[in-house]
Order: sequence, then structure tokens, then C-alpha cells
Amino acid sequence: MSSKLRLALVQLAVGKSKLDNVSRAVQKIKEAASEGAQLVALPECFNCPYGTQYFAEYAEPVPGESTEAIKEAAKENGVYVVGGSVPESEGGKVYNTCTVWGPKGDLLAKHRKVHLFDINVEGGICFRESDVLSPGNSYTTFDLPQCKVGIGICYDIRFAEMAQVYSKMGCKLLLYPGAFNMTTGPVHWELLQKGRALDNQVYVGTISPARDTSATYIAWGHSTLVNPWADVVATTEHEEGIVYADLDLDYVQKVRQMVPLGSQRRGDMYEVVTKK
Ligand SMILES: NC(=O)CC(=O)C(=O)O
Repeated sequence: MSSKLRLALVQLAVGKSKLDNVSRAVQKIKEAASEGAQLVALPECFNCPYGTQYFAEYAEPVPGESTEAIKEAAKENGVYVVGGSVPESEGGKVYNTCTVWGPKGDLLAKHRKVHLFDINVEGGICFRESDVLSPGNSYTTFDLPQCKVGIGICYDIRFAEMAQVYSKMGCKLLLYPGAFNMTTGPVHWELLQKGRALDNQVYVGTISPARDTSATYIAWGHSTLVNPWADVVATTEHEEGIVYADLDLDYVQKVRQMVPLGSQRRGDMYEVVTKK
């Protein structure tokens, strides 16, 4: 199997019409596939504006109308799709959920955002996902022919331990659909991505909605792919668009040989332990 992977990060313009959002996402998957992408990733809340006032209203079961459309798009275009996230309703609760689809339309994985975004930055942003969302409790990986992939959603990227666990599980690519904002985005978005990539010597991709300055929550944009050396391979500004990146998974091994952190870890002094 080739070590090469063409990845498309879809920085989608998301508005108030769920129908429009979903049909744009489907169009972008088609466009990315026609440009040779093998794996297409959508942003956090691709079918719904990002905001606690919207999650319950837009929530749907999984599978449901939005994820079914993504499934069909994966199948029609013969690509893997990381379906960003949708507000998912189940058992009276709402989750922020990512589905992953294979090229035959098979559901490969489902990730519920584990770390809910509750912050209060003086003079900046106050946000409390936990007012309306419930957290997931699982790690989520899936296998491509080229490598294992680990999934986190947005705030999950701030927790280095989760990425370390994925790396220990054998993931060589971590994908984080996310919607950082105008307070945290400029300082933290790329830095966190580079940190996760460098510490774990893996590729890391982030996928944001496009910026809508009329929205109550203004997304940072800047969907990006960083390689295991912490170089930015491909990125963009804040408008709608598709970021294409060509990965060479053999490069992961090369970086690990040059800087052999794996064999140099002091397991006698510290350890990241998976409890669940
Ligand atoms: N929206 C998020 O989940 C996270 C975020 O914006 C941040 O960590 O900053």
C-alpha cells in the first residue's frame, strides 16, 4: 500500500439553513474527490451555526438527515469522509458528534466531543457548552489503508494526553474538526496543532468553518495541516475553501528515526495511562 494520502480540509461557510449547509458540504465533498482527495474532512458543526442557542434546535439522531447525506456523498464519490460534527440527540441528551464514513458508505466511527468547551476569558469570550451538551466518553480511531487516524473535536485538542493516547494506539494522523474564535484562535490554534504534532510525531489536521462576521460566534478559520516535524504543510485564511494536503506517512517514521523520542521516554519516571 502506498504511503501517500491526499487529504482535503473543507472550510465550509455555515449559515442558519441546515439544508443549505448540508448541500454545500455534499458539493464540497464532490469537488474535493474530483481533485483527487482520498480523505475529506468537514468542520465542527457543519450543519448548524456554532452556539449553545442552536444545538438543541438543530440536533438530530445519528444516523439522521445530515449524516445520511454525508454517507451518500462518501459512497457516491468513493472517498473517506470525516463528517466534522453535528449536534446529536439521543436519550434526551445532546452531544457534539463526528461521524466517519468509508468509501462504500459504511460507518467507520462515531466520536462525541469528550472535553466540553467551557471558558471565560476576561474581555474576550465566555462560552459554556456544558449548559446544553453532554460529553462523550470514548476514544475514536479508524483505519485508512495508509494509517490509523485519531479523532478529536475542537477543545479536545487542548488536552495533550488524549493525543498521546492516540499516538500510543498507533495513529499517525490526528484530525480535529474545530471552531476556534477571534480571542483564542490567533494565539492558540496553530500552536496547539504544532504542539500535538511535535510531541507525538504525527500529522495533525484542523478543520474550521469559514468566518461569518455576522454570526454570534465568529470562527477563526485557518484550517491547516501540520506534519510530524511541526511544519505547516497547507493552510488558508478565513474564507470558504478547500485546503489540499499531500501526506507521506513514511515521513512519520523518518522523523521518529531522526529524533527517537519513542525509545528515549523515561517510562520509569512517568507514563500516560488510559483509564477507559
Ligand atoms: N470551540 C471549542 O471547542 C474550543 C475553542 O474555541 C478553544 O479552545 O479556544
